[in-house]
Amino acid sequence: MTAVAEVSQARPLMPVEQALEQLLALAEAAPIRETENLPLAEAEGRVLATDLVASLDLPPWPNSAMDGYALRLADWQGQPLPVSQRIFAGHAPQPLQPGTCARIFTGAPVPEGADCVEMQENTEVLEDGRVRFLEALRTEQNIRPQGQETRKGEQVMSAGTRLGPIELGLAATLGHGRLDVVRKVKVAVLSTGDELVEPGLPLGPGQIYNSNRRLLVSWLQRLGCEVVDAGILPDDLARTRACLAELRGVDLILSTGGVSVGEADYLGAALREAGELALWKLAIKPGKPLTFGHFQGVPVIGLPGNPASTLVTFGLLTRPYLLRRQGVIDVTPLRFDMPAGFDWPKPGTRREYLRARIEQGRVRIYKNQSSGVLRSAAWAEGLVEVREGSTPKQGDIVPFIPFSELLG
Ligand SMILES: Nc1nc2c(c(=O)[nH]1)N[C@H]1C(S)=C(S)[C@@H](COP(=O)(O)OP(=O)(O)OC[C@H]3O[C@@H](n4cnc5c(N)ncnc54)[C@H](O)[C@@H]3O)O[C@H]1N2
Ligand code: MOO
Ligand SMILES: [Mg+2]
Repeated sequence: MTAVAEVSQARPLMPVEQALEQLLALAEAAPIRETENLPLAEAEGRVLATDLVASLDLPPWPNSAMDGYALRLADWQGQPLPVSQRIFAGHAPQPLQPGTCARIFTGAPVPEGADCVEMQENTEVLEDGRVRFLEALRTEQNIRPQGQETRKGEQVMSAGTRLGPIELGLAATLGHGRLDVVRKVKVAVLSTGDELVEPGLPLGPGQIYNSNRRLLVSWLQRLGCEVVDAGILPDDLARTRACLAELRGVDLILSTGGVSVGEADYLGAALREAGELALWKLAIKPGKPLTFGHFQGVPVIGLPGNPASTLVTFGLLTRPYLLRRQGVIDVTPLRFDMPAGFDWPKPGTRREYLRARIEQGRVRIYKNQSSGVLRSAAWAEGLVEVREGSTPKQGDIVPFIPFSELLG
C-alpha cells in the first residue's frame, strides 16, 4: 500500500478535458463492431450502424398542403370553375380536365395538369356547384412538391446516430421497417465494499445500503447497455483479482469503490498489479480517484464509491466512453449559460460539479455538496460547473448541465 500512497502524491491531477479525451481515444480503439438488424419497435435507444440513405423521394409525389381546390392557373381567368373530381388522401387522381378544378384534401396527390391549390376558406361555392376563387392565386401555392423534404439517395442519418422517437419516426417516413444497429455494450456492474448490503435486507453494525448498484444498473439500461450484475465484492485483493478474471466476456467492467488510497481499496491495486492502469486521479470534484485500466485485456472503469462521485463520474466520463464504443459521435452534453444564484468564494484546485437546480432563473446549489450525499442529486435538476481557481458569485454566468442531458 505504501507504493499506492507514493503514486498518489507524486502524480499531478489530470484535468477533466484530458481525461475525457483519453477515455474517448481508448473507446475508439476498442469499437463494438458487431451489428444486428432490428425491427423499429426494438431499435429505440440503440445506435445506427450504417448510414441511412433515402430509398424514395419525400413526398413521393406532389401533394396538397390544404383542404381546398386544385386548378391550373393558365385555365383560370377569374371566372368560377366547375368541379370535375374529388381527390382524397390515399387515392390516385385522374389528370385534371381542362377548364375545371378538382376538390382536394390535405395530403392527397395533386392531379397531373394542376399547378395550384387554393384553401377552401378563400373560395365560394355557387348554387350551380362551380367554385369562385376570391383571392389572387400563384402557381405552386399550397403544393408540397415531390422530393421537397428528401431526395432519393440522400443521406438522412449517419452511422453513430442514437435512435430515439424522432429518429425512429424519420426512418419510418422513409419506409424502413428494420435498421442495422450496433450490438449492445455488455457492462458488468460490480459494487465493492465490506460495508454494503442490498436494500430490503437488515443492516448489521457498520453497514450501509448499496445505492450505486441500483443507480448504475438503471442508468446503463437507459443507455441501451446489456448489464451483467456482478453483485457485491468484499474488500479483499485475492477476491478482487478472481472476480475481475471471471468477468472476461464483457466489454467493460464498471465497479464502484475501492479506488482511493485506503488500506481496503483493492480495485486500483489489482489493476496496478496487472500492469494495466491507464488513468488515475483527476482534477474533478467529486470523483478524484476515478480509475481506468485493463484487467487481462478487459477495460475496467473504477468509479469512486461515494454516491455523488459515482453519479458525476458516470455521467461526465463513463457515459461518453460507452457511447463512443458504439460509434456515437456526439457525446457532449448540452450546457446552458445561467446566472449563478450562489456565491463560491473559495477557489478549488479541482473542477467542481455542484448539484444544482434552477429557481427564478438562477442556478441554486444544494446546501450539502458532500460527495456522500446522493440526496443532493435527487433535489437537483443538473450539475453546475465551477472551473479550477474560479470564484463565481451571484449573477455571474456559469455553465449548467441538466440531468436530462446525461441520463439518456
Ligand atoms: N487519504 C485520502 N483519502 C481519500 C481520498 C484521498 O485523496 N486521500 N479521496 C477521497 C475521495 S475524493 C473519494 S471520492 C473517496 C473514494 O473512495 P473509494 O472509491 O476508494 O471508495 P470506498 O473507499 O470504497 O468508499 C467511499 C465511500 O463510499 C461509500 N460507498 C462505496 N460503495 C458504495 C455503494 N455501492 N453504495 C453506497 N455507498 C458506497 C463507502 O461506504 C464510503 O463511505 O475516497 C476519499 N478518501
Ligand atoms: O472526489 Mo471525492 O468524490 O471528492 O469525494
Ligand atoms: Mg476508499
